[in-house]
Amino acid sequence: MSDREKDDAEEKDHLPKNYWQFVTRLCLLGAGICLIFLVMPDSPPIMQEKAKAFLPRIVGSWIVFSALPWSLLKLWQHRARLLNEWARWRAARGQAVQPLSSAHHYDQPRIPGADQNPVSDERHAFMAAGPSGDQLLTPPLTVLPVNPNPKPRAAMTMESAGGVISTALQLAEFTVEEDVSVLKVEAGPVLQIVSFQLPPKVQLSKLAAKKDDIANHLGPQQGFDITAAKDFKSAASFVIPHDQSDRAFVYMRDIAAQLVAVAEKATLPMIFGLDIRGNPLLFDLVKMPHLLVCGATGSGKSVFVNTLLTSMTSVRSPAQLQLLLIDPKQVEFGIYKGLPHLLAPPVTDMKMAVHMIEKVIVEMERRYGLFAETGTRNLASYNAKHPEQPLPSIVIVIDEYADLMLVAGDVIEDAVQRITQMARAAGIHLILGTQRPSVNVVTGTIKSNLPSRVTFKLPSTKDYMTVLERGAPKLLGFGDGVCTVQGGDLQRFQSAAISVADGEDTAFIEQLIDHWTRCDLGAALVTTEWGQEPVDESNLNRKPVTSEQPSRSIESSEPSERWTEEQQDENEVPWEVDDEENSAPMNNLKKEIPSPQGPARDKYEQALQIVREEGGFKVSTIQGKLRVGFGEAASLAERMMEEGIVGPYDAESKLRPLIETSDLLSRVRLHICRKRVVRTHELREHFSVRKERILECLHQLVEEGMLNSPESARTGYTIAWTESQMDAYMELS
Ligand SMILES: Nc1ncnc2c1ncn2[C@@H]1O[C@H](COP(=O)(O)OP(=O)(O)OP(=O)(O)O)[C@@H](O)[C@H]1O
Repeated sequence: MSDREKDDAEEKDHLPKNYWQFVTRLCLLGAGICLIFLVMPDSPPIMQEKAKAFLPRIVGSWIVFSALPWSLLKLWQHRARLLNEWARWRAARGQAVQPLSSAHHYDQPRIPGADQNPVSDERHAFMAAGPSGDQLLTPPLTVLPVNPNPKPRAAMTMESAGGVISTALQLAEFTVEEDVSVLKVEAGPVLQIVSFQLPPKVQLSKLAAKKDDIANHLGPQQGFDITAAKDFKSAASFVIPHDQSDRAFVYMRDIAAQLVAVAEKATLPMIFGLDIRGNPLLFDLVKMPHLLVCGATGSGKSVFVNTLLTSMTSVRSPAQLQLLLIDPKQVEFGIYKGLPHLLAPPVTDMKMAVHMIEKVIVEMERRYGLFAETGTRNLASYNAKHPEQPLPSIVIVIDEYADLMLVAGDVIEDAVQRITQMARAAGIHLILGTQRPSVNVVTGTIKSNLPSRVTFKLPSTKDYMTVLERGAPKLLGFGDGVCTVQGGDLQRFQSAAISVADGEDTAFIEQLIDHWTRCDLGAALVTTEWGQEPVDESNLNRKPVTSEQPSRSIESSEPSERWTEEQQDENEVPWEVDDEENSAPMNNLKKEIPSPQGPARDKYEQALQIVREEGGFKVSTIQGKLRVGFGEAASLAERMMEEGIVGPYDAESKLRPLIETSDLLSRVRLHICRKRVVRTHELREHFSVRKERILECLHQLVEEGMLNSPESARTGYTIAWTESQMDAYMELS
């Protein structure tokens, strides 16, 4: 710095920097002059008089114009900190700060013996009902596995938390002059939350922008988050995962007592898990009223969906709740086979799934008809008016929704749109699961119709954006999830599991099935207004039967006999009832549903004509041109698929393309060249056409010399072409 610059800087130092300094300096000057006149022995008496009179006025002016407003201003600037200190002091003395009310999840019911005051202990706010709530449990919840590890092993001390935050702020390049004031450290099962006063000039948005840098510094890159602090003003919270070995499990049993309490007021109560502070998180599906569940493989999605299903079916009888489980992976829902709540055995065939969804739509329309006839507005008012024949809620759960989109994207998107827009009043709800939340799967239609969403760990930030339409923390996996209800605030939670020990979840589900198939329904846990009536046992006699098989009542058969895999073939007529007289309106569904062969011949011919003109089948086009309802259009599509006239849904062209015979033949030829094997059933599934059409093509290929006819009924077709012939064909194609 040059001498000149130094002089300038010194000169600037002498000038008042603000209003307060200016007033103070002016007053000091005045007071100094007065004092000089007062203390100087030879000063004129008149000046001494004036100085005596002016000195108190100068001091008074300084107080009024500078000291007082400055103090008030400082108090105002630090009000949040002072209030927070006050809240801390009160919390430390055991007077709980009122938690912010949540519009969506249920208040914690009081559990005898459980800690009801989540902020009374600053270091450890984790709450688990544990065995202390067990006396409130009702069967089958009493047989839920007990959590071996219900509490996290460690949480930071206030001192270490202070150190972490100071370092993080330095790292984020904030200049902090004072010590950071840590307001609270809370521990949930998997995460700990350190709330601290934001130092002056540190803004939450700027701090949050440095989240990734801070996370890298703290070590656990996954799962770290920065949020506004709950209950405190001008404060932020760091959400820091516990070390892996310190994390607790969350079991359904820990929250089962709350489920029982919530079931008093909710129609379809579901346990989600514990929020990040360890408070139970439960929702009513009816309020959501549909749910999208996303999560990469291994993220905890299946465990969560099982928790939802077992929560609802533990407190709702089969007469109150009916489930349609669609399981393209064929591994997730098999364990529920035999549960009396099921409308049909878990559906693994996608064509069957489409058919079943269409049936639910028909049921929805039937319900709307019933409401109109009876002057009721929705399921609750209908059931209140007709307690003798209540209608159950229906929940459709699709485990891998993307697989269904591949087979029947148009039908499914249309169906989802219709169900989500109309089904709330009819008591029909959707839970859609997917591992692949790409924009092709979580389409605009899905997003606008399913504002309630849950996501577990996803591969990329882009995926979180697709699902939640906003930024989210990078989740840890193992049931670490985020949810939004009706598009509201994001809420992070740890999903509850039935058990993480091998086989315990299956054992519980078996006991759940056993409970409902054997229980005296009069004594079942029935809590909704329509459920208070003893349940008509004939509802339980509903089961799928094949056209060849005589009806059997559920009591007279072993669970394994009741619903077998073979019953899930094309002849199966689900929801058939034993006794029409005893059946509830729901059980008449079959009569209302048009048979797959149902549409009139001329409609079918007209539809064929349109399909040929358009080059494929599009549900909305058929609906518009033929003036038919959704159900009928879907039946036409299904029939055309079965007859091999149109292929599976093509997401790009948004229709089911027309398959000409020659086209099918060349596609079968190419498929055989690729696979180097001929399997009739695989070809049938791959092309989604009737067996006869595949056999026709194979016969044609025998004539062409590509295949050899089967030598006997037990052996299949074999390939006559050489490897090089097949390679050449593939190259040409
Ligand atoms: N809530 C939870 N608490 C503790 N561990 C969990 C939880 N949820 C899941 N896990 C663990 O993560 C593993 C994978 O979970 P899950 O099978 O639900 O994954 P997924 O997302 O459904 O994967 P996939 O789609 O491949 O089946 C489980 O075996 C379990 O060990």
